[in-house]
Amino acid sequence: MAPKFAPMQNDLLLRTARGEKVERPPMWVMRQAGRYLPEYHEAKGNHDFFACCRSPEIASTLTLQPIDRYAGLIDAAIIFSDILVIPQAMGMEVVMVDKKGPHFPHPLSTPEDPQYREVLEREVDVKKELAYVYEAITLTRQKLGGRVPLLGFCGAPWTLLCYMVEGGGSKMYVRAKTWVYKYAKESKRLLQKIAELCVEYLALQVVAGAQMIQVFDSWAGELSPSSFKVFALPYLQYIADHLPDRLRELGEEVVPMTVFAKGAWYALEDLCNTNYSVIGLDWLHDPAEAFSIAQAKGKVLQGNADPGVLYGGKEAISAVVKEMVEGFGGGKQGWIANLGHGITPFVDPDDLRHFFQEIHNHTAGDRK
Ligand SMILES: Cc1c2[nH]c(c1CCC(=O)O)Cc1[nH]c(c(CCC(=O)O)c1C)Cc1[nH]c(c(CCC(=O)O)c1C)Cc1[nH]c(c(C)c1CCC(=O)O)C2
Repeated sequence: MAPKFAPMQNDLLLRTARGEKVERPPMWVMRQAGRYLPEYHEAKGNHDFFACCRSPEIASTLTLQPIDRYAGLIDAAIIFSDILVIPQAMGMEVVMVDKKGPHFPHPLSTPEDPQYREVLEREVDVKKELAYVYEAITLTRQKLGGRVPLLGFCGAPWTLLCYMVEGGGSKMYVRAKTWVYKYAKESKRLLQKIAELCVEYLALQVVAGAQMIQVFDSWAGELSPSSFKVFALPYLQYIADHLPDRLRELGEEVVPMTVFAKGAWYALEDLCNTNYSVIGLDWLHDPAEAFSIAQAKGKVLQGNADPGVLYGGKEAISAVVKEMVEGFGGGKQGWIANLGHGITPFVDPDDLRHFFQEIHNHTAGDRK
């Protein structure tokens, strides 16, 4: 049976994502539960990163930290997890190396690698393998008690393929480029497999209580405009085209969907032509230019301050907020305030508070 939750006290994010006129723009930031928060380090302690993801109790505690700290300012929670849980569910080993990021001890080398066949042919039981994520979502919804909506997410097929073949972060993308340009057919098979798993994974997140979902294509900007159309866009579309049907099949409401294709500034129009209702922007976009394109297509935008501005002090933060609010049409419709990528370590949490407060000050009339 689907879990029952407390009624929403703040559904600003959901109304905005559906394109409605709102009293002010909703706001949250990517990676808002993370290393810039002292309470994150305290709660995480010496636990391994993926052990935290697998513990519904720890994951829900971490998810709620920014909600408690920025109560009254922040309008969404995003479940504490990682995009790499899908490769793990597909049978690949992934570890999080302190201060270095994710590491796959055995990335896919070539299509001749027996692991490629295994990964491709393996029947992945997304319900069972990722049960801990659904449990964390349900527990977090309960703990939220309707304060703000809870977002679910997954990594996009292209970004996940990159990790699966590169084995971690990359500067040159030698292996990912080798795969798509030399082994295009085999790459597409893998991308399709990942896309299908994403649909099921997101659907089950909604069953567990996620009220909106976001697909992170963090490495989209590594592709050229034409290769983006071949190796990224069709799989992003597949997810947006199939998730609503799958939700209806499961007797669930269709939730708003956001796509965030970092670096793919050239693809804004194409993304506006998909079934995502919200398009996430990084800071390479001029807010006003992007807003006029999205408005014409009836899409909502999310973003897009340079996360680095949070190192620049209060004046710099105020200036970027003013530019965003003006560019995104004043914030009464069609804009979810956010950064243009995840918040980074060493940001002073009070500077993020200033970012939120300034958005309030510029958009909520006499409300302070
Ligand atoms: C590419 C990517 C990953 N994970 C994710 C992406 C897409 C978003 C993006 O582009 O940033 C998504 C992600 N990862 C995390 C969240 C949690 C929810 C949130 O607060 O936004 C989300 C939405 C927690 C995390 N994921 C990670 C941390 C830091 C873990 C730690 O060291 O404590 C957190 C809080 C680790 C992680 N996980 C990943 C990387 C590259 C790293 C290392 C990053 C770094 O060193 O800055 C893969």
